[in-house]
Amino acid sequence: MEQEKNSQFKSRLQPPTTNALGMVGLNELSESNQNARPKTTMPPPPQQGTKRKTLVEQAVEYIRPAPVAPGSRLPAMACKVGSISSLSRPNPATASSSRSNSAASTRTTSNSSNFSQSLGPGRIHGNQTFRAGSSVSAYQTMPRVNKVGHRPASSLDSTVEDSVVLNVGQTINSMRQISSSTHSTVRNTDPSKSPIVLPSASYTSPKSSSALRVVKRHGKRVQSLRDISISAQLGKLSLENEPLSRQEVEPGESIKNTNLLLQTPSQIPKKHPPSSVTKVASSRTPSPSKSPRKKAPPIGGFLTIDSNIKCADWDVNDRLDKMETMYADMKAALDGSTDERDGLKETLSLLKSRNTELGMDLLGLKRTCIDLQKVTDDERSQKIATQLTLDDMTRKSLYETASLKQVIEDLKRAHNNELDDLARQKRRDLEELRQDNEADRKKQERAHHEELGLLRKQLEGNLENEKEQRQRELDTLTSEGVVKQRGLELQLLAKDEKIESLQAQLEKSKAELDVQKDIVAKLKNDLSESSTTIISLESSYRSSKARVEFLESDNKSQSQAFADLEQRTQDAIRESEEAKTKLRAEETLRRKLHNQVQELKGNIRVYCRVRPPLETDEADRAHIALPDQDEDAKEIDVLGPEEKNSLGRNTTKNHAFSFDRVFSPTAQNGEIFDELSQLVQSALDGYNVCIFCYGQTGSGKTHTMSSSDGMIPRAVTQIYDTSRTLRERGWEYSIEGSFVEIYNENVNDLLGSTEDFDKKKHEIRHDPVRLRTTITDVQTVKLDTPSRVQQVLTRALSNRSVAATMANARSSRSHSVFIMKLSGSNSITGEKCEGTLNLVDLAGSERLGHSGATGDRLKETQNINKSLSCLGDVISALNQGKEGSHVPYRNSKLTYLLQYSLGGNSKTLMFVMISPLQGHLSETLTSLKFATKVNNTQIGTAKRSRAKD
Ligand SMILES: Nc1ncnc2c1ncn2[C@@H]1O[C@H](COP(=O)(O)OP(=O)(O)OP(=O)(O)O)[C@@H](O)[C@H]1O
Repeated sequence: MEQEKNSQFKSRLQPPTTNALGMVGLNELSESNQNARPKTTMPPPPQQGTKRKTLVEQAVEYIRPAPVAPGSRLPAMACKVGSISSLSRPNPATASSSRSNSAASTRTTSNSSNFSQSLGPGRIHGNQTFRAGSSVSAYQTMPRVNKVGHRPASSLDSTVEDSVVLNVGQTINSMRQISSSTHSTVRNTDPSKSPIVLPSASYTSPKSSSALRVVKRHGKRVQSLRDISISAQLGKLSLENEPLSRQEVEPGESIKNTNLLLQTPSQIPKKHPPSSVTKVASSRTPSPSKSPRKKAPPIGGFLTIDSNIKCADWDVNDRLDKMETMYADMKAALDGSTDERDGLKETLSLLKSRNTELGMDLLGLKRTCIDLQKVTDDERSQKIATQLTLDDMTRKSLYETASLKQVIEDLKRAHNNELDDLARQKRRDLEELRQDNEADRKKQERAHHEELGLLRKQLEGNLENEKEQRQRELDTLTSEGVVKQRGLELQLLAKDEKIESLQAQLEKSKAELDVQKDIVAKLKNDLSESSTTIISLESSYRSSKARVEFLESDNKSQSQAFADLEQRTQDAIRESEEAKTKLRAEETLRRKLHNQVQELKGNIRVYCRVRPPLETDEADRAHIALPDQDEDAKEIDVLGPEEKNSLGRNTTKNHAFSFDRVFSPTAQNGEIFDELSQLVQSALDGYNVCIFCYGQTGSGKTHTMSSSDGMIPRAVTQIYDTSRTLRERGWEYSIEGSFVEIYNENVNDLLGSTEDFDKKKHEIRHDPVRLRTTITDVQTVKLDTPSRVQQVLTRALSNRSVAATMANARSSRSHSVFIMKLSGSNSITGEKCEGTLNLVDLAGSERLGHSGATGDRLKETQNINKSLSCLGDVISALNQGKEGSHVPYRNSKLTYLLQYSLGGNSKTLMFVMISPLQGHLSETLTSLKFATKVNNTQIGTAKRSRAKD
């Protein structure tokens, strides 16, 4: 263990390195010393400006009592040893003798240096500290290093300044060197180097180093100081008195501050009172006058081997003088050294006493150390014992664990074996059991099969018996069911028949009941009638009885009265016949007169009707006025649109029109028909009548003509009523009707199929003899009753609306013509007549050409305009009134169809329908102008001259 610790200590020391010159670097050397203990424990560097203490003060300070606790480090002792070692003379003999000392003393000495390097703060060092030899070996390396080369003089200064440690070594070395030179025992192996060049050289011979170690080890060989050259030592001392930083050594800190090594023996602190120390210090310090150092010859003045070589060249006298001078100097120095020796003796005595004290302390410490060592040994032995015990226990436990494991393994193995045996046994048992079971099962199966066979046979027998029995029962039940079913069916049939017969009886009873009811009602009626008859018969019987009684009483006078009565009756009949003949003649006259009246009124008449404004009309109303509204209005004034006159003023023109009749917006269809009925009568009288409705779209044409109370239904009603009346006068009428439209100059049958519209060609044919017009392939309906007329109107309007979906707004873009042919004959007079009533709803008269219509609309417009224009031309031609002159009926289908209803004996009535809205004003004025033109075509009637607009 000691070796281990020593190696540890060695490892903690950094080996010194060499620089390029093979010398130990100063800093590194210092660092190697520092490696002896942690840096943290290094004392702080000397502060500049701090008052430097003298060596004596430092020694006193150092020796200042510091309590040494047991187990703590021993700085004072180490310091003292170090201080002593620093003063020791490197005596080879001493060194060698010291090497031959006992092991114990050697160990103690080595411990001193080791102690200064290896003790750490607070650490308790026992024997180990004293045994450590690493510091010794480290310390011994220094001379070997220095042996490699001499340190140059220049490095000395820096060494002194830089490292106190180096100063110690240098001081010791210089002392050894001086000593060597004094005794002419310089062992410089390098002859090239001057042995006297370095006053404080760092050169250290191995032997001097050994001497120094011896000094260090023993510390008591102060007598070696006698070997020191006093002059050199004094010179050295003067040099060493150069500024040295004071370094405090803390208690417990190792002796690293080697400045103490620079202290002279007089500076070594003592335990004596300060006065004595001061005395020693003062006695140690040589006076300037006595100090040989100031008068010491230059080092270069010493004799060397080389100087002997040149001796022949020297002046002998001069040399003698010099030697005498040197001798004197030496003598003076010797005197001074004598004083010094006294001081040193005192110091020695002091040191001895100190040494004794220190020895005592050392003994105490050794004891303490021994005690501590004992304690440590005890603890160690205890620890070892404990460790051994622990090891034993561990071994035991391991052994036990192993044995337990082994036991467990054995148990496991045994258990597994048992388990395997059991499993095998179990398998064998199971196999046996299975075989037994299998045998049992087979046996039971066989038994079961046999049993099953028996049971099956038994069951099959039972089943057969049961089956037969059930079959018999089923047959019985079936036969019974069939019988029952037949009975039930028969009953059902009987019941059905019974129900039917009952129902027939019920029906019969109901019918009989109804008959009986009717009979009863009739009988009641007959009874009431019979009662009435009886009553009247009774009254007549009474009157007859009274008359009979009267007649019986005046038979003759009654016979005369009867003859008179007979005569008067004959007279009355004759007068009646005469009256009827007269009436027929008057009817003929009436017709003639009516026709004359109509002709007087004009064969072409124009009525104007203003449509009332509708709820949907939002536009402004036009200024339309009827000046003679109170009477039978014939005039109408329309305020025209705003226009600019020649002066640039806005003016509105009043347009006044006059017609055969003007109907206000409040006029109803019945009022209008009163004016129209005379023309219907003309149609019955055998004239062709044509009634137009002309006007723009929405002006009320259809409303006037075809509505439920329009002109067509009213005309038909009138015709029926009149024909019934005329029947008394011998006239029988047949009425036929057809309804056509002219669209795009095509005639379509509105009572036919809509599929034939615009496809089927209907030709218009005229009978110039009879002045009758017929259209081929159009349906002609006998209008027996007014309801029949209504059916015709409905169908025509329906077809028109269906066609309207195919051709947009067809009703407004086509002319519809309702044709009624009225044929009358008088069986009494033998007269016959054929009249035609044409009720025409013209297409919208608005000028669509200005709107730029194209395609079908353009074609429609062109055809409408053409037909209306042709109508105007026809009327204009008729206006000229010359018989036999050309009238352009053929220019349009409309005029061609109405050829025999326009002109001649025909009666024409045109309704001009106008809208009350301002927006339609332009069309209104156009329509009124066209109507005025027609109105002026009044053939045979006195034209009423009226101021025109
Ligand atoms: N005198 C009136 N009193 C009440 N309503 C009227 C009258 N005249 C026309 N109307 C109404 O005005 C609307 C347009 O009338 P109508 O259809 O008869 O015009 P129209 O000239 O025949 O038009 P279109 O040329 O398109 O057939 C209808 O709803 C109709 O009932």
